[in-house]
Amino acid sequence: MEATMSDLIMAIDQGTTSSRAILFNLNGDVQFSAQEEFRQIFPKNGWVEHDPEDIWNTTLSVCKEVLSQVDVSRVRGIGITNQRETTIVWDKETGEPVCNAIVWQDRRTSDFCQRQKKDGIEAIVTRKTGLLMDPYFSGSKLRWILKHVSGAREKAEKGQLLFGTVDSFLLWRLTNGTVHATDATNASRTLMFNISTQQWDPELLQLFGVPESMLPEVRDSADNFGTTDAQWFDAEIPIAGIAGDQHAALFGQACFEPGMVKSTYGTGCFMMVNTGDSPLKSTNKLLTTVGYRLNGKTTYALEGSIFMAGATMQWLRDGIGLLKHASESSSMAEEIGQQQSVYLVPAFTGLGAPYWNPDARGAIVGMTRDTGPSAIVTAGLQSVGYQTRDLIEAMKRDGVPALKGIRVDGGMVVNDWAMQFMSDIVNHQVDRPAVTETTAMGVAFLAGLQLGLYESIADIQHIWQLEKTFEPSMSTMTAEKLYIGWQRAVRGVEVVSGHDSNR
Ligand SMILES: Nc1ncnc2c1ncn2[C@@H]1O[C@H](COP(=O)(O)OP(=O)(O)O)[C@@H](O)[C@H]1O
Ligand SMILES: O=P(O)(O)OC[C@H](O)CO
Repeated sequence: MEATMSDLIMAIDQGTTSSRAILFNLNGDVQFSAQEEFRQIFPKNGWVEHDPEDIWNTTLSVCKEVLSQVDVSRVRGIGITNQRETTIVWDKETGEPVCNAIVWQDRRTSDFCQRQKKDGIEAIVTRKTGLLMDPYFSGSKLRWILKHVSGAREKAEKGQLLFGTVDSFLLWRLTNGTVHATDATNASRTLMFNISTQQWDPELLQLFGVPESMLPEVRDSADNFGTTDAQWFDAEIPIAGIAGDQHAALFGQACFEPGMVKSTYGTGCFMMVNTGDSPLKSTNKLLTTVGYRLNGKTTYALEGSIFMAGATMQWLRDGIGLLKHASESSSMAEEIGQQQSVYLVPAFTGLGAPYWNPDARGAIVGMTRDTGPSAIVTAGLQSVGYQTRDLIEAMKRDGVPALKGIRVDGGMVVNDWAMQFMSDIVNHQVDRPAVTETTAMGVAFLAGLQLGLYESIADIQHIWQLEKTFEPSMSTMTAEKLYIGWQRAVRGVEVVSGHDSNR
């Protein structure tokens, strides 16, 4: 397809709290965007659900809104990126979901996962999928639906039900029930996909009691996923790229070489490092995952997730009222400086990588009589740097090829103080790109590649532009002293929780 100056690509970014559509030109500039939040449903302690119709309606609505701004014939293709792991089951004939989507944050299958750990099954699961036996991933959520939704198992056995992560569900609806597919990155988060063979794994399907007929076909991240049914946008637009949101961000940050890292700081933090063409097994509780798959060739990545990044600032603002806007945190931190003794361990919902301690709870330690709001807010910003260092240390211990700086994105990276502290404590360069909509941009690039609007990933490498670099300037001795204080604070939290994460 010949590329022209007026060409546009629409990225659908279906996230945990909102659905967004963004129109990009081929230079990666945002032309129009629209966003709609939707309902979070908490039926019981630890349960988190979305109504799939809310996901669909908000997605459709934001797409229509941006498309109304342009001549639709300029939109050459669509890419879909999405909250990962969230599990939907729907009827093949009617397209009706059998129950609400079980969201990645939902912990209802903890007991099942714990039992598998005890029975020693986790080692097999980790070897095949690169993941952990944890309720976070789709497998145990799908098992739960088949077990608890009335009639679901019988229908599934008869081939009447389909499973999908959010990308698959949207694809099915957009193509009016003609395409049931996903991409390798989304498949790699289900606990049912063997990342070495790139196939659904019969042994894992048996473990979760899942009939193979329910599963979507797994395609490349840049692939032909069909076209939108004309009833939605008055046009049959090719859907040419799909990737889970963190994987799309890796692509949008042009992390195409082993050792290149992207780290996204929104509510939580998701860090991913490109590890090249063979899966690197973590011995430090990082996840091995598919970075992206192009022309049948898989590029692997290691991932570490932190549950609380920007959310710590939200707690400081809304939970205990120490500031009115997250942006006030920079001046409060300027006042306190980097070398303070207060540590905030934001283990409000447990600790993620590399600890994976669900029982840990938050703490503020090291306070003195003169500790005030600014010191605690500063400790909140610093906790993000310290947790990033935890992930980087784990990646190094896992033998990741030489790290080549950290490319950051997400709502929190506007905070220069936090970015400088991160660079200092991690002792690595931190690069902030000009366009921080990297998730949506990544999937737009994938679609553009498939459509021939870009010749190769080299084109994309040239589009990525740096806005600001943060260089480490703290002495190594000071950084080490501060980091040791953090490790002690985390240790304290772990001891209190009575759960040894075996770090
Ligand atoms: N100046 C700032 N300093 C620190 N944190 C900030 C700042 N501005 C926004 N944030 C944090 O960034 C987060 C929003 O980022 P965003 O990428 O939109 O999150 P998500 O996509 O997870 O909803 C919020 O948690 C907010 O507290
Ligand atoms: O929708 P986000 O940005 O919160 O991302 C969610 C992740 O994909 C969950 O693994």
